[in-house]
Amino acid sequence: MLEARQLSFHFSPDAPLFDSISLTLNAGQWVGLSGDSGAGKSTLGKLLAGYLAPFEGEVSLDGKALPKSGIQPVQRLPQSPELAVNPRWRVGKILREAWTPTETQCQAFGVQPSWLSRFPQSLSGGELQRVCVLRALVPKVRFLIADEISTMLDPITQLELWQALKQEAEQRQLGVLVISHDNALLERLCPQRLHLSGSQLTPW
Ligand SMILES: Nc1ncnc2c1ncn2[C@@H]1O[C@H](COP(=O)(O)OP(=O)(O)OP(=O)(O)O)[C@@H](O)[C@H]1O
Repeated sequence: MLEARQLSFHFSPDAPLFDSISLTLNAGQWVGLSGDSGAGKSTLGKLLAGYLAPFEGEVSLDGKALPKSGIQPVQRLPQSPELAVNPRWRVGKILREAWTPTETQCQAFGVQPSWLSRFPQSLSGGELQRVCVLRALVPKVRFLIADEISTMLDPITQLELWQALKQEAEQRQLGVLVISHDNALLERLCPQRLHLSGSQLTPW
């Protein structure tokens, strides 16, 4: 279980972003997170994945602090994949940075063999996003923080990406936090949904 307990966080002391918010994500559970622009959804995702530390409260995985090094069991998938890759590496090296997906997995995520010898700048944002999502599914991953990952995809590719991710998550009992402005998408994917507003997290 990934648990955030009574997190408080701010970038400026005059403007608290969260005030003692808590949330849990169980193995295999899909939770949707919505909220106005600037409410702090991405920041909460970064806290849950250990990219940022809360001022108060704690994030734990099965009762223990997140590991400080090595392959992270909570993987954050950001909206802009180009910021998450080494531009000097070819796509094949990027994809296989921590593990080697099977051909079937590449097909399921629509990752074409011809992309692997190219540099990431030559892929479209949506193509690179699919590479990055598959890259994150390392055998040790337990939870995914998917932060607006399908915004740049056309509707059919979006559907294919979520179907592939659903299948992997079901097989491996991954818990997934889906951050999105698209309420219809959240309703379709996530039986539980939370809304972040005014420093508080509420179910909707
Ligand atoms: N490193 C930073 N330094 C200062 N302020 C920051 C920093 N990162 C984010 N912020 C501010 O914190 C607030 C929350 O940002 P965050 O990206 O978490 O919001 P969000 O809900 O994900 O927004 P959006 O839906 O627009 O992506 C914003 O007002 C943002 O400007």
